[in-house]
Amino acid sequence: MRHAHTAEQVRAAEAALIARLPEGTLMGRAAAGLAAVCAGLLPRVYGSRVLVLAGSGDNGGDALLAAARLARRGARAEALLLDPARAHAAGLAALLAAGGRTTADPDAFTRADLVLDGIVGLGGRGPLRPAAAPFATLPRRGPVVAVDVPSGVDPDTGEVAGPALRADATVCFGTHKPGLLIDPGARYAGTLHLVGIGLDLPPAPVEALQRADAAALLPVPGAESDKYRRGVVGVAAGSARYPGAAVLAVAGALYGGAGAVRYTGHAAAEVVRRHPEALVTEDGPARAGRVQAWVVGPGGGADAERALREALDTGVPVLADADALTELARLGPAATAGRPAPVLLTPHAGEAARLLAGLGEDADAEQVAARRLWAARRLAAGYGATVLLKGSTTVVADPDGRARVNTTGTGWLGTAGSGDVLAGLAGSLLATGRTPLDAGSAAAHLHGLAGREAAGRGGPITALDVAAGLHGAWAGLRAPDGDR
Ligand SMILES: NC(=O)C1=CN([C@@H]2O[C@H](COP(=O)(O)OP(=O)(O)OC[C@H]3O[C@@H](n4cnc5c(N)ncnc54)[C@H](O)[C@@H]3O)[C@@H](O)[C@H]2O)[C@@H](O)CC1
Ligand SMILES: Nc1ncnc2c1ncn2[C@@H]1O[C@H](COP(=O)(O)OP(=O)(O)O)[C@@H](O)[C@H]1O
Ligand SMILES: [K+]
Repeated sequence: MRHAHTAEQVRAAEAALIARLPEGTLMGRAAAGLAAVCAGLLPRVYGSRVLVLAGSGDNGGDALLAAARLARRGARAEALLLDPARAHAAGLAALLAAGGRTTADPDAFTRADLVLDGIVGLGGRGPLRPAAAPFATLPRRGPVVAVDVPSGVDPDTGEVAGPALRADATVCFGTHKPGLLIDPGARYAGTLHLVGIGLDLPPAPVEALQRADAAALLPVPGAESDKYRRGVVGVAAGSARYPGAAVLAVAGALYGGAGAVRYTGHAAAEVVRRHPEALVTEDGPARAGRVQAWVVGPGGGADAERALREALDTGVPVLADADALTELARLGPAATAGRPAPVLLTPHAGEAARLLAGLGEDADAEQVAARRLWAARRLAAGYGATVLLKGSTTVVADPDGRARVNTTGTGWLGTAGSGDVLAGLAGSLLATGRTPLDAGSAAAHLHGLAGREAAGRGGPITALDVAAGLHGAWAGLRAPDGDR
């Protein structure tokens, strides 16, 4: 599992450690790890031009100390101090003692073989200040390495309020920060390198499943399993107008681990033609027979209102997507908050904006995409439901604020109907008894792998390609390390 902690949590852990260690120990550890990553990015350290953009805080101190280490190995290290009067004294002294220099020439940025972004780290708030902002757009020759966080990215949320420095690599200390994992911030971070500095941290509020974590969440049938014991997932989707969404949601559900898929809706003929293994009825969730979880909404059109109402009246977990979310936004949070069985909502940014309006929050789809963690958490708390917010970084948030971010996927997944496949898949995992957080995050992980697999080295994919890739994605996750 990749763990991400807030600046406040890191600072508290740091304070506890600093009290026990000789002065400068932690920064020394951070700088040593940082210098090692930089050395690995340079063809050779000796003679390379290294530029430090140094802000006035400890982030600048880390960068200066790392540059001093590189200077001792023969690098031509220069520091551009953004606020010379408040530069980190010990860091600057170390750099000068190692033969480094200061410069005020902004062209040094373009000449450098490697730039260390030590403008601002955990202390950063808001867009880069005027002295630092121009570096966001200047041409560069070598890689930019962000110290702890790319400057201009909010460490706790990944929000980017204005100019920010795009890094090729980020070296973060002690733990990941949510802003490194969540777009738009994640797009500024490049490759992530974690340097341990010995912090004793509390449970992480934000996590990202790695391969083994996702694999551990997938159900495995036991010797005694049969189709009912494995779980039956109900899918109330599609309509005379949108039969395709039903076919796609059932396709996802068939590969989510449930033992059977029960379909109800007005696309039964299309569903059976494509998926003869589905059990179909037109009766609606209230009379469709026993299931362990309901998926309602994809392509549901006008039928979604009744399907949502009936599904919420059952005692089993409900996943609401697409038209069921539009309906829920109209009904408001009273429809889900306090329901004894769990609810999983799977909005894209536009649907999230509608749901937020139901909570009195005014944010359009673009603002949701810019504030993904906030939007997912606000919806989860407001609707008393787990929320899987789709998009370039899918975020799954529980009502208690705990969140998981997805690291698989490809932009090619932004294709009509791929969300329907995801809804079926996640609902199927719910029916096998996973919690909504586990079902949602495992589904997003598998869906992203299947999308990547389908896209191969790059090229358009269809939602059915994604569904077709799910078996391989699942089997690949289950395979012992090295099989893929
Ligand atoms: N807290 C920890 O556990 C550790 C922290 N370390 C380093 O210390 C950093 C945090 O240091 P500080 O608390 O001194 O804070 P920072 O160095 O992140 O920033 C503080 C300074 O940046 C200025 N600033 C804030 N927002 C800005 C913006 N948008 N544009 C330009 N300037 C801005 C502030 O006025 C302040 O002077 C971490 O990111 C990390 O690099 C490491 O040395 C080791 C451990
Ligand atoms: N830029 C992107 N990068 C990765 N995944 C994306 C991106 N854009 C969309 N997706 C994924 O594609 C799927 C699209 O779902 P959705 O918006 O509901 O489409 P539809 O309603 O047509 O099925 C979601 O799983 C979403 O996370
Ligand atoms: K930085």
